[in-house]
Amino acid sequence: MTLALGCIADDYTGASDLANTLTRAGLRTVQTIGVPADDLALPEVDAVVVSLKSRSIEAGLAVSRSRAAEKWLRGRGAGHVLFKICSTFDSTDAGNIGPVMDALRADSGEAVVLVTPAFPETGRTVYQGNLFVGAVPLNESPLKDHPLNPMRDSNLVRVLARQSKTQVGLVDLATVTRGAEAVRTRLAELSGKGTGAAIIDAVFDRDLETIGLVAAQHRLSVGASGIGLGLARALVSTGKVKSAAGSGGADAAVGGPAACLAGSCSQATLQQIANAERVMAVLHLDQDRILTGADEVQRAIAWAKPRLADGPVLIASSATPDQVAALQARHGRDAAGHAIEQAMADIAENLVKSGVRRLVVAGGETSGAVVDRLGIPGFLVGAEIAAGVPVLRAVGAEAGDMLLALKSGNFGGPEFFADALGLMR
Ligand SMILES: Nc1ncnc2c1ncn2[C@@H]1O[C@H](COP(=O)(O)OP(=O)(O)OP(=O)(O)O)[C@@H](O)[C@H]1O
Ligand SMILES: O=C(O)[C@@H](O)C(=O)CO
Repeated sequence: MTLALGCIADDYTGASDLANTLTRAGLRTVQTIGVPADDLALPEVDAVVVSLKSRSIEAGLAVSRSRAAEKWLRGRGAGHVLFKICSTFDSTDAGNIGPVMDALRADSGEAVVLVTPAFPETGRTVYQGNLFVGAVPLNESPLKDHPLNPMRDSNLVRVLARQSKTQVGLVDLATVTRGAEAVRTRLAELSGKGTGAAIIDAVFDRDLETIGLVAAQHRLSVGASGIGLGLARALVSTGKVKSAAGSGGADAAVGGPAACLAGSCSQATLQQIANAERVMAVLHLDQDRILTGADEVQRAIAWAKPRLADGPVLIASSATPDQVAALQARHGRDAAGHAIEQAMADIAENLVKSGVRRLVVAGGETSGAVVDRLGIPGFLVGAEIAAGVPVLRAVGAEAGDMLLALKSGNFGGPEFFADALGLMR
């Protein structure tokens, strides 16, 4: 297998978002959980997305895991590696985008790294280095209240400069609009001044196509699904990859009971849970009971099991920003997040033992905890449920044939849970 594109994603939902984008753009793509073991049977593919759970861990660990993934991908022929980050640039001043970018840049000998989280299909655009989420700047969007990494500055040149050892520059929209050659000239100018990374504006998919043509001639880029789209289209349009169509039956029916788990506290997920109440049984977990060791997991399993035969169930820990802040004040941010993630993983494990084979999970960290617990080594990409969220077929899972959907917190329409289960038969 010689890869046309290697990708390292800093969380599992982000990885499936990217795998979905690459598949839709014609690349045969597989998503692996961590660096694949040598005995994992992978089909012949154009792109591998290695999913890490490195967005919110200590920067040094994020660097070493990303480096190991890069080494594996380069070893399979990947001339270009995309480090997939969140389209809302989720990170703190301690990292992990800057430190990982610096390390991969050093490894790949890249003079100047192209960076853009733009993903216009989901309303993420970058103009003059400022990230917009829909109509508002990042720092006015719901991301300002994220439980793990509140985003309070929309200027990504500043944000990345606080995390990285290199100088960060800007390639503005006017330059991108003038085309690939103008972008190359600007990058050469920046690198001549010793600038090692450039935030690139992108508002429309056509901007990402221009960026993709330039990026494909570099060894490393950093961004969300939008730059993945640009790279994939460049690989197809320059004939480096022969476009493949369809999901290859990755979403064929598995049957059996279905369940949804929500650990995301995003505004979008809160609305989706409220709407799901109309069409499925919903249990809201008591977070204080989880934190104080009371048997909240057993209560959830006892609630779910008798209902599974009658239709899907949804179990949610999600809460409003005020409730999240209050819980974090009582127990600490990391302790609260970790305990709830582990409770979700316990619940998932028990549900699968009870026969659940169709599982929808909302939230990147939550999905990471669940997928790790289920011991799933990789996924094939099926139908698209919503922008950035495909149906996934587990490969090599201990529980056998399973369909999952891993939803990034902010993604999906108002009826996401019903939409997902409608495609997961
Ligand atoms: N009620 C709650 N109070 C505090 N923290 C919570 C609560 N419910 C869930 N959490 C924690 O909040 C975090 C949510 O992160 P997660 O990545 O799962 O969702 P997200 O950030 O919305 O999704 P994404 O990363 O895909 O955008 C997790 O660590 C989760 O355990
Ligand atoms: O890019 C995005 O917004 C998503 O794929 C994601 O990474 C959210 O966790």
